[in-house]
Amino acid sequence: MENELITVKQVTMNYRVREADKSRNKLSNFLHPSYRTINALANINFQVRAGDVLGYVGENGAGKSTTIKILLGILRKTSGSVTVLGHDPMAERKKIAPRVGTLMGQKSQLWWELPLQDSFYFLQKMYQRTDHADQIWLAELVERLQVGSFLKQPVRELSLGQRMRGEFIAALLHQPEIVFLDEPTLGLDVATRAAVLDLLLQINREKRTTILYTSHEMADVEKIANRLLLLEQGQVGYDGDLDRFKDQYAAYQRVAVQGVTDLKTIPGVTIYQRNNTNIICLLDQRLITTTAFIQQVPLLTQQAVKGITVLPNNLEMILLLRAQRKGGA
Ligand SMILES: Nc1ncnc2c1ncn2[C@@H]1O[C@H](COP(=O)(O)OP(=O)(O)OP(=O)(O)O)[C@@H](O)[C@H]1O
Repeated sequence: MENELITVKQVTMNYRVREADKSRNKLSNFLHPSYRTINALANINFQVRAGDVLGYVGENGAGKSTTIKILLGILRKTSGSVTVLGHDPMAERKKIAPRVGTLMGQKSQLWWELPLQDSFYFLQKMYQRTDHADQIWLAELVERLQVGSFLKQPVRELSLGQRMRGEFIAALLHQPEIVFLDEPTLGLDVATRAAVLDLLLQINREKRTTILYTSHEMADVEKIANRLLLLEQGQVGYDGDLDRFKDQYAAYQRVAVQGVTDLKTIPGVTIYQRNNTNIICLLDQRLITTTAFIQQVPLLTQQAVKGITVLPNNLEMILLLRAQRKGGA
C-alpha cells in the first residue's frame, strides 16, 4: 500500500554466539570453538503507515532493539524482507538517513567536546536543513524543550536530562518523516518526560510524523501510542489498536488494599504489587466480582484494612498478566 512507510515481511534474525564447552579445556575451545544460535526474531510481519504512533513493546530480550537496528540498516537480518520509505535500509541507507530521526538509549548524536548549539549547527548542515523555516523549527524545539540556558555549554558538562533534551532536538531538527525512539525517556524527570511526550504528539498531529516508540515505561506508551505492537520472544503477540488490546482484559480489575502487607489469595485474585503500605491485586471478575472481593478482604488478612480503592486498568498490568500466564504462573 502507498502509505505504508515501513514493511517487515517474514523477518528472522539469528545471532550466532560463541560458547565455551565446559567439558573441554581452554585451548581446544579456542582452536575448535562451538557456537549457539539465538533466535531473536522469528518470522515477524508488520507494516507501519504514515501518521502511526506505534508503541513497540516487549520484555527484555524480546527483540525490539534488534528490529530497530534492522530497520535502520545497521544490522543484517538472517532472512525476510524490509523496506523503509520504499528502500532497503541495508542497501540504501544513505537515501533513508536524511528522512528519519533516531534516538537510541545510550547512543549520542552530539559532539561531546563542543557546545550543544554547535552540534545542532553541524547536524543542520549535514542534513542541508539551513533555510529560514528550518531555523524557526530549531528555535521552536529549543523553546519547547527549554535548552536555551545551556546551549553554549559543552555536551560533556550537561546533566543526563539536559543531554537527552539535546538528543531529542538532534533527532527532530531535520523534520524527519519517521522517528525511531528506543527508550527515549530513560533517566528523564517527570516534567521533561511530559514535555518530550507532548512534543512528539504535536509533531505527529501537525506534521504527521510517524513514530516508532520503544519503552518499558508503559504509562508513556499509553500516553503516546495509538497502535500497539507487542513482541513476545521474537514473535508478534499483538498488533493493533491499543484501546482494543486493553478491552480484551476488561474482565480484570486492579484493586488496592491499603494498610495491608499480607493477604491470602483466593481463586481469581493475583497479587500484582506489594509495598510497605499496601497491596495491589488483580481480580479476574469472571471468578470473583469486585464487590465480593471487597467483602472478603477482612477475612483474608489479620491486619487492619485502612481502605480499598478500585484503580483504573493499565497496560503494565496487562503485560504482567500475559507474562505470568506464559510463564505458567
Ligand atoms: N549482538 C548480539 N549478539 C548476540 N545476541 C544478541 C545480540 N544482540 C541481541 N542479542 C540477543 O537477541 C535477543 C533480543 O535482543 P534485543 O536487544 O533485540 O531485545 P530487546 O527487546 O531490545 O531487549 P531490551 O528491552 O532488554 O532492550 C536477546 O536474547 C539478546 O540476548
